[in-house]
Amino acid sequence: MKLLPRIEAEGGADWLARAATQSLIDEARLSPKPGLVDSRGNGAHHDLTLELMERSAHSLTPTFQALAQQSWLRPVDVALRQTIGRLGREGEQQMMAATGGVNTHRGAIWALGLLVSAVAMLGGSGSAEAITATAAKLAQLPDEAAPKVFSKGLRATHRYRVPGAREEAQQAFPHIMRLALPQLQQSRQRGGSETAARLDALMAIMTSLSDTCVLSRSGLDGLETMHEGARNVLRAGGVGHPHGWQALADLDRKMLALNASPGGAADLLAATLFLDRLTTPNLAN
Ligand SMILES: CC(C)(COP(=O)(O)OP(=O)(O)OC[C@H]1O[C@@H](n2cnc3c(N)ncnc32)[C@H](O[C@H]2O[C@H](COP(=O)(O)OP(=O)(O)OP(=O)(O)O)[C@@H](O)[C@H]2O)[C@@H]1O)[C@@H](O)C(=O)NCCC(=O)NCCS
Ligand SMILES: Nc1ncnc2[nH]cnc12
Repeated sequence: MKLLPRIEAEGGADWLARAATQSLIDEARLSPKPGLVDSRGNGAHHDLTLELMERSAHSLTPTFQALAQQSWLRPVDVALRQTIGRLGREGEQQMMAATGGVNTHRGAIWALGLLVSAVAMLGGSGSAEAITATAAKLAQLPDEAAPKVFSKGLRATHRYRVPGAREEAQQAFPHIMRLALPQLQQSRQRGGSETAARLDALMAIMTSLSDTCVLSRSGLDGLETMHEGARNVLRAGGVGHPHGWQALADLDRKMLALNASPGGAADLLAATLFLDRLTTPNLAN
């Protein structure tokens, strides 16, 4: 029997919020990730730990829930964009309160927040294409209430004339749709472990993302090292292949030496795992 929209919204919003949080936790625990926090340690970060990343992920569940509730079956318009912007900024404050002022998940709140809203706008279902296209429409709308901050990300996109987190969403998440999700499927079909498939999906994102975290920390040298190193892993047959595993270890060493950390790629991996979860719901528990 079909539930009334209000009841669907409440149950659906709760499910979506838990799925988004779990995707953040799965990303954080996945190991070994070059330069990033993982189950082994802090990567290139002095102010982050796995425990902090997990605390941050849990602090965001109410934000994801509110985003889903407010977006349920709503059309794309400026009023919804402003609501989403306000809830996203409140989420950033929740994250900062939970982490004692450390930025753990700003980019993830943006990407996952838009995707959670988009699924809710579609009534709790939809293909990955429909969800990312809807999220892109939201991201393209102006949010007049947004404070005019010249962030690290904006500074990097201007200095190096590359797209950043904003453009990734406005273009319907090409690094998820064209690279990460297909790679995840392909590596799973090859029959390796789920960990290897997820690391391969991260590598696929890292082959081409202009990650403003990497650019801010280590400039074009860092970005080129990341692109080339991730390509080497995939060319060698992926993380599940001994040569791919070796290439991953090389990339990890190089990223650490450059103090480079692909935080943007990590956020997009979490968003990939979220979209993947929508098609395999038993993973969300
Ligand atoms: C649109 C916003 C995302 C703001 O973007 P902007 O580029 O202006 O601002 P930043 O503050 O720099 O945040 C962007 C974060 O996005 C991630 N990212 C980077 N490159 C890309 C990319 N090409 N595609 C997608 N995503 C990308 C990345 O997030 C991760 O890194 C964070 C850590 O970064 P940082 O603080 O620089 O940390 P460190 O290097 O460790 O610093 P130091 O130790 O050196 O000091 C971490 O949070 C990861 O998540 C970028 O940081 C958006 O925030 C916005 O406009 N929000 C307004 C609210 C809104 O409208 N929300 C709607 C949806 S809820
Ligand atoms: N695992 C991770 N390590 C460092 N920064 C991140 N931002 C998002 N996920 C991250």
